[in-house]
Amino acid sequence: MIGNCRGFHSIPIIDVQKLRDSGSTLDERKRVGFELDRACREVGFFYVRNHGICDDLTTRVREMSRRWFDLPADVKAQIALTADCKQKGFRGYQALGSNVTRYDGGFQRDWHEAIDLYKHFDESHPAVMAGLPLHGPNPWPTQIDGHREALETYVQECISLGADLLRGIALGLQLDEDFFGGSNAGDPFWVMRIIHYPPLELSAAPSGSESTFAALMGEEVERSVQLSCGEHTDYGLLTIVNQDENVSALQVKNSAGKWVAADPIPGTFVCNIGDMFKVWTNGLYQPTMHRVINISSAKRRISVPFFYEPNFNTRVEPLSQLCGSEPPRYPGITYGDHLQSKVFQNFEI
Ligand SMILES: N=C(N)NCCCC[C@H](N)C(=O)O
Ligand SMILES: O=C(O)CCC(=O)C(=O)O
Ligand SMILES: [Fe+2]
Repeated sequence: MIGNCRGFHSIPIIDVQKLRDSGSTLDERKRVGFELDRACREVGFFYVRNHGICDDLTTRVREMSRRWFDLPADVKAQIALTADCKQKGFRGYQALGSNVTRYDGGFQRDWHEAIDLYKHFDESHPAVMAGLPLHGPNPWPTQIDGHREALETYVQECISLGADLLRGIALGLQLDEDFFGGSNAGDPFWVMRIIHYPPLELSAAPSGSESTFAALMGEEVERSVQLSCGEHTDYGLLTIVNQDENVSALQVKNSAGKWVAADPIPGTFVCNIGDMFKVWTNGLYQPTMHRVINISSAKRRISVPFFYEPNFNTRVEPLSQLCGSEPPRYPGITYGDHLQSKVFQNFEI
């Protein structure tokens, strides 16, 4: 079952209506699961259509966030991630260049500003009182009327969509339909990033932006070239990306090292699988490298990825039914530990 064919050149679009419709039959859901399984094995990315989240909410979340990023720096700084972020659960606003992507020994500053939110815990929650890493209250943005409410509604919608997509993926893997419920990911330690990518200035370009763009679509990018978000895989289970409809910026790497654009398709979300799938499926599903480069237009870009993750304490181990006769290829890991090892490296502030 291993031996993924990942020389993809496009990203499949999957109609997930039968996963959302409470009147669907198991066979109908299995058919969607079969398509999701193929996309996860061959690409690691897919678009979902007929996903059931109202376009009006999806758009409102981006538009209100765009207005929030237009606020003066000192207002945005009211919810800034500061040097004590480790104690405060790494939630809040990060200015341009404070989020970094690491690569063998070095790091590069990502050219975006963002608000990071996670599953919310009140100050009085026992996990917060006990000082558990990454647990804490969210500093919700409140300056734009209705923004917080829209974000909170959107989180609930994404949790519901994510849970249904994971039921389909479980069927595609021939697991129990509820495998990703309960103590595995039934209480997801979700993350939401609200991101503003200003257009990159290619002043360092050797000869005009057209040739630089062509070079950037090739295999290697010079470290000196500023990226909107450096190449990475996502840390958890399933990412659901709500992106602006008029900017091309998200790119996905295939096995030949070529970048495939994950351009916006109205009415859909781009979804991708994270590191935990690699472990649970013993490598059958590999998280796909991706990055963001906003240079193809002079426009700025808003995107709001929602990360549906396992429970914080979930122990993730290769499933024996997916190992076959092979020994496990990956050691077991606790999701919260993996998340910490990543997030603690993400900031230079
Ligand atoms: N919670 C998640 N998955 N966040 C993904 C952020 C990716 C960007 C980060 N600079 C990095 O290098 O990973
Ligand atoms: O903005 C995007 O399209 C994706 C951002 C991303 O990959 C991430 O935040 O993990
Ligand atoms: Fe990502």
